[in-house]
Amino acid sequence: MGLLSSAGTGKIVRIVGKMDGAKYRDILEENLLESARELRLGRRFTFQQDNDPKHKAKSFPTVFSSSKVKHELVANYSHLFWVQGSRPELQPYMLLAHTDVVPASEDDAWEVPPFSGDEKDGFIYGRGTMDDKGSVMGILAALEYILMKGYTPQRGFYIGLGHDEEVHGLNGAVNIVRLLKERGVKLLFVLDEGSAILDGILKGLDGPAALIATSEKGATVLKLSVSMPPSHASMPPRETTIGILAAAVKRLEENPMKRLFGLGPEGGMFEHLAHKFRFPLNFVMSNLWLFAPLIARIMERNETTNAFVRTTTAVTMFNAGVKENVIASYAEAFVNMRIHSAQTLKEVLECVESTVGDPRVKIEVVYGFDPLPISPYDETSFGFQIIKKTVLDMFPSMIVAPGMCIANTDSRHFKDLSSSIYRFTPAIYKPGDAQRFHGINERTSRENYEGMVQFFFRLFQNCDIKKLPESHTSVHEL
Ligand SMILES: CCCCCCCC/C=C\CCCCCCCC(=O)N[C@@H](CCCCN)C(=O)O
Ligand SMILES: [Zn+2]
Ligand SMILES: [Zn+2]
Repeated sequence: MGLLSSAGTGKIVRIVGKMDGAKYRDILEENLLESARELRLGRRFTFQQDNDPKHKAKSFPTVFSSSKVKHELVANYSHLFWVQGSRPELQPYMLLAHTDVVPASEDDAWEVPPFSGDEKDGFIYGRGTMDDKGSVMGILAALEYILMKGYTPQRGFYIGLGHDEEVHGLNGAVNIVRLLKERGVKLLFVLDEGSAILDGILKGLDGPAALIATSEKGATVLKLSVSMPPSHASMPPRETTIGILAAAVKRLEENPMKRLFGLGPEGGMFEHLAHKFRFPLNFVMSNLWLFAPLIARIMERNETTNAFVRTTTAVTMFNAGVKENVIASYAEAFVNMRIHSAQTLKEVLECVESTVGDPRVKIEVVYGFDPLPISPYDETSFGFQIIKKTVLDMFPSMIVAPGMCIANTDSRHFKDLSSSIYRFTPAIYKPGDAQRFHGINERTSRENYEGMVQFFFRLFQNCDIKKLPESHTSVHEL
């Protein structure tokens, strides 16, 4: 059975229905297969070669040879594509993804080696398959098809593929933004990774829900340190640098930041989803003004849903000591916090200082930024409605709601270029999948990867309307 044996059935046929039937189905299948092979050949994507422009040029020959596409390398490794539209009066939009990945160790308990790109039981395994090679390949494959088909987009669009998103995007995304600013570009909307279709992750919700994140949390990394003169382990002081610092981080863990559930974009998210929850949760979710504190207490029991409730606190590094019989003169810990939309960096710092409550513990901000603005999602918001329509084209009965990205994305650097920034990929995630991000056994199903290509292929075409129709209902009927 071929990798994309479903390509001959309903799913693919639906998208090629607008093309030339069987002929294009063959092309699509062939190219999906090729792209899936590329994704499976994880080594080529997950190592530096991925940043070799020749590699992408070979995989997507039409993209790289089309007169409609201008490609440039930014900061040596990031890619900026401009796909010219036939109607220059239409404001362009931008798609983002990134080619870099977090490390993965062969020593961890991966079911298949993390850089093998091996396929098992319908899933392609490998570091980057979820975060964020699926988007990279989905966007480029969809562009390849649409160009092969001879389709000229009416609305021009940019594609930005960063190479350093996992370390803040300071070379990739930041320089892409600089270039676009220099060129006077303003974007109708921006679409990046950061949220998805959740199926069974939100307990009590019947069926999957596509959550288009309209904002992302702020973040800070704090360095906590304690210093004292070193001494002999046989005459220990009553408290050591390690003990003092351990107690401080323990206080932070035992005193989570306050519950803010309902006060950020997650409020709108749950109100939109309310009618899909089973009784009595549907009633509870419809009345967040009254029940938010109760829901927060339930959601905080699970680490994924807890992230929607508050600013989170993660002690990620602890370094101290040089020798087992020397009292350590210095101990340091790093605390990674993700700031809820209803809080500011300043408020978080004040709270940490008060919880640590020990002047011997020095607190330094390694970096920090406030939560991102909330992008519009009403019926007149072009980007949100077009993304929603594209999801509904693929999954007609899907519930689509605004959501919140609990991590950070390159899109945060684009806030001066657009007030409509969305984070969403059409991958369907189930219980257990959240732990695969930056974790072990990162994988994408064949269906998710196929869906990614379909989604962007449809999105390019859906963006070609000049403006939204008057009523939201009719957007889906376009
Ligand atoms: C963090 C994953 C949480 C999974 C929650 C499952 C529900 C949402 C479903 C899918 C969307 C997940 C999108 C994850 C995007 C992750 C982006 C990322 O890793 N960003 C980094 C940037 C690092 C910048 C330097 N510190 C991050 O936030 O750490
Ligand atoms: Zn990512
Ligand atoms: Zn990541």
